[in-house]
Amino acid sequence: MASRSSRQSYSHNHNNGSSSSSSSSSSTTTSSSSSSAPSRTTVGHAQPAHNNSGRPKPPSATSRRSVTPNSRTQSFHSDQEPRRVRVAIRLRPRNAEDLLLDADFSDCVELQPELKRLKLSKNNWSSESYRFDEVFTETASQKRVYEVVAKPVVESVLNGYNGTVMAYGQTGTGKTYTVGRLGKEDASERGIMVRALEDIIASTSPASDSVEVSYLQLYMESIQDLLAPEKTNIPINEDPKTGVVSLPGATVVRVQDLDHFLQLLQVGEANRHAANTKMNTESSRSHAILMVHIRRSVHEKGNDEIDSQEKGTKSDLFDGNGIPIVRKSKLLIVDLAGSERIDKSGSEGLLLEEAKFINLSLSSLGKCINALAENSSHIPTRDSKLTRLLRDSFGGSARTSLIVTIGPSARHHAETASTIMFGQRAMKIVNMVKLKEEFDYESLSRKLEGQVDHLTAEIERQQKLRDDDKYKLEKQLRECHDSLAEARKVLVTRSEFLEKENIHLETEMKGILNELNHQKDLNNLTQDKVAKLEMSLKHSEQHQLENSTYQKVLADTTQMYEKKMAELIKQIEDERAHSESAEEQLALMKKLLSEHQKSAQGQKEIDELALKLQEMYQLHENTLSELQSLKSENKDLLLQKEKLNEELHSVKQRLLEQEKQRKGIENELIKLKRAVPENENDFEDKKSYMKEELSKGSSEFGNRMGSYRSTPLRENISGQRATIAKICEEVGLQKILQLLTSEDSDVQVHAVKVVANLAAEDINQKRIVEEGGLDALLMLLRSSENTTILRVASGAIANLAMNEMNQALIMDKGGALLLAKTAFKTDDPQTLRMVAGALANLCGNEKLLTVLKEDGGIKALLGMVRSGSSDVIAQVARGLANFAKCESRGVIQGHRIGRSLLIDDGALTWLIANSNTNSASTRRHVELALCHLAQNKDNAKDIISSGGVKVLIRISVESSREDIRNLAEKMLRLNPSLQADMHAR
Ligand SMILES: Nc1ncnc2c1ncn2[C@@H]1O[C@H](COP(=O)(O)OP(=O)(O)OP(=O)(O)O)[C@@H](O)[C@H]1O
Repeated sequence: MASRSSRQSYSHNHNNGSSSSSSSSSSTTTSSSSSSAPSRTTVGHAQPAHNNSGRPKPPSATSRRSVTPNSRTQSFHSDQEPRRVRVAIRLRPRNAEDLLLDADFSDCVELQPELKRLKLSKNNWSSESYRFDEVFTETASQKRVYEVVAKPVVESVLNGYNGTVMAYGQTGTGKTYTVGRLGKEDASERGIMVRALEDIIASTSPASDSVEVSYLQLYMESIQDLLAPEKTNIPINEDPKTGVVSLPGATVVRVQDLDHFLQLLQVGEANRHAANTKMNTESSRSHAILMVHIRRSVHEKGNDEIDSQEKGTKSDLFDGNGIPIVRKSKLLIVDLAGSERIDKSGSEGLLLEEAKFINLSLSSLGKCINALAENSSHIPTRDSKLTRLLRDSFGGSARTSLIVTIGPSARHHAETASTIMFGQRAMKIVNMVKLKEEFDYESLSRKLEGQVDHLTAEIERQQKLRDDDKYKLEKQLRECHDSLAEARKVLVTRSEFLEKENIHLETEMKGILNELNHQKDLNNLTQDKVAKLEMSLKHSEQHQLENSTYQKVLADTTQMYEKKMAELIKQIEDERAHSESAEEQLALMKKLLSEHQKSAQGQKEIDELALKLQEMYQLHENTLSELQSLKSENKDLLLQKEKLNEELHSVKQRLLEQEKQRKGIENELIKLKRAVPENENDFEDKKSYMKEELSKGSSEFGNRMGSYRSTPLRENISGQRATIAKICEEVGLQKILQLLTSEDSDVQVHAVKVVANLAAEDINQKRIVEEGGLDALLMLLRSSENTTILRVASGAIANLAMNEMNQALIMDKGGALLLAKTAFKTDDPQTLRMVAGALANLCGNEKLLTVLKEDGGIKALLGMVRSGSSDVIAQVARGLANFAKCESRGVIQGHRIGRSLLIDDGALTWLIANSNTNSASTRRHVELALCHLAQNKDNAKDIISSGGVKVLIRISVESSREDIRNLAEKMLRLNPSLQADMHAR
């Protein structure tokens, strides 16, 4: 519920250009429909953009500050339009009790879904019509109800707005069915809670979003946790600054998936059942509340949105990634306790106490709704825990849908009417929704820490890789060194060997040369020895060549290894430099992180200062507004005082007049007493005096009747009845009844209208009958020729005939005979409708059937169809259906035998001829009448001969009502003669 100051703030904001989209209309009409737009009321949001003085408020001191007016607020502006509370009505199908107890089959409601209208009938001659945002018939599916009523709210919650879906209605009309049904066996049966979570889970990501639920019940002003039933009397916390309502003591569970949520709901349901069993009560006696908290990461603020001061550092840091933003929203799904009246439920003891608490919470909800709908300056949210709990979810900054459930039975007319009025008032409430978006510093910090951890691990990994590489390179280097030393060693050994060989060869050569010289000298050394020596020389040269090639290879290898070593050494030095720069970068990042944390801390301090400033500012504003309201209260008080003085004066005047009247009546009484034993002349005098008095009274009625007739009808049904009740109180019922015998037909007309209006209220009927009203009305039927008098008197008798106790009396006094005569003596369709309605009501009493037929009631009913009026024909069909049902009940219970009394009078033929009529109401009654006639085996012959079997087969397939289809099918199946005829076809 929105607070007073926030509403004023919104009005200012709204007047300054917010566009409006509300276009509802609701209306009430009597007899004929009309419509008019309801007074539009705007209420405030919990975080108004302006204060009472119209100046802009300082920015909120929470982290929400970052949604700057220049960027974000403007883009959400179109979302901040006022939204009216949407109200849908859902009619529950007839249950076994309705079918058993509603003998006349008349429903008190008629739906016109295509017009989004509902017609509520009080009796045969008056109905009121109301318009809703949606009207669901008894065949509406759970899916459609969810999609029309709750899905838009769920979508809005997913976009960051708070939302509420609430079910209101009398016990047993389908609130829990609509809201809390689990649909374990059949998913199409799932109610709003399950479907809402299904959509929420599908639209959120477990990685970045969170969905948490609490499930509670409010019983006798104590909040109990349905997920941890040991927690009772949980306190409600209302944040004085933000207006946000929370329950810090309640269990909050993070939902993983739909199965998990279904388990939670089942646990809640079991705990609710256990708690209620322990308290010896029923589910309908507590309010069940499901709270869903959604936290969504929507997107990240881009670099261009980061202010320039931050940009230099952060742009490097995030490399294009922005600051995360979260939207927090709350969805409330409420299954309210039954709204029946204490007096009617006849509760005692604990049940009475429960009923009082339910009454307290629902009536305080009703008061808040009235206050919000009337744009009152004070919303009494503190009167009950229910309204405190709903403070930020209904009529405030939340999007709200209300589903109003009703039953069809006329027995609960009063509760249904008050439920409908509750819905009508709620339709006038307009909410101002508000987006709650915050920078997610927590997740930013988490993200940065994650990045640092990741980088640190990466650097460590690279360091390790580098260490491994270094180790490998060093090993290779060592191996190179070893190979080189080995090669050098081999080279030295080889060189030494070659040198030795050289020396040896040189020595040998020298010896050979010497020998040659010696041989030359000797002149003839053999050719073979010379060639051998030459070969030896060649071989030695070859060795020398090889030796020099090998020395070159060794030099190349050495050079290559030295080059490779130089490269490895350079690589090691590069890695070292790289590692040093990575360490420097890590140090820089750590520094930046600590700077960022410091700056977040600084921001927090600024926020706190801003908060304090805002508090002081608010205090100042509050003092000003209190001063203002004190002044205006003072002014109001003065005005009230003046008004009271005037009223006091007029009350005194009225008292004087009443005193005068009282004295006159007392005198009259004394005269009357004297008149009783006296002679005929005295009696005549007395009578004429009374007539005079009553005619005075009647002109007074005339004036009053005229005055209320001139006011718009749709506003004044109850006002009219109140006026009539007042007249009755002031003038006395006796006097009004005496006026029915007036010789002045105008006086009679006024009087009979007053009596008919009184007879429309259950509480007056007994008194009217006891004080002779029934006799007087029957007398009018007998003697009057005036069409208006006949019509209104018949209507009054029809109302009295709704009551079982009066039905026998009416019959005893010859009422049926008189109604039958009236039916034949007039052709006025309105009069015929009333007469038919009265006879139809009498047809619903099993004990009276025979007399009713003997007095010509059935013939009269059938005779009235000559008028051709669909309303008259509908009443005729209703009467025949009542009659047939009572007969079939008698047959089942064994105290009625023989064919139906209806058949002789031609009713069966008429029913068969009209079984295909276009009027839905007439057709339904005709179908029911035929089904009940088929229940009696003694009627089978007549049904078969008049072609009724074919009609029954058609009803069993085509009737618009499932229960009638089943009944027809059952009758055909259980009645062997009908069966045989059916198979013979
Ligand atoms: N639209 C519907 N279609 C079929 N059955 C329904 C429908 N609405 C209600 N019912 C049935 O009517 C019965 C009463 O419904 P439900 O318990 O939902 O009423 P309620 O208003 O929540 O009552 P209470 O206030 O006592 O908790 C249940 O058996 C339910 O299955």
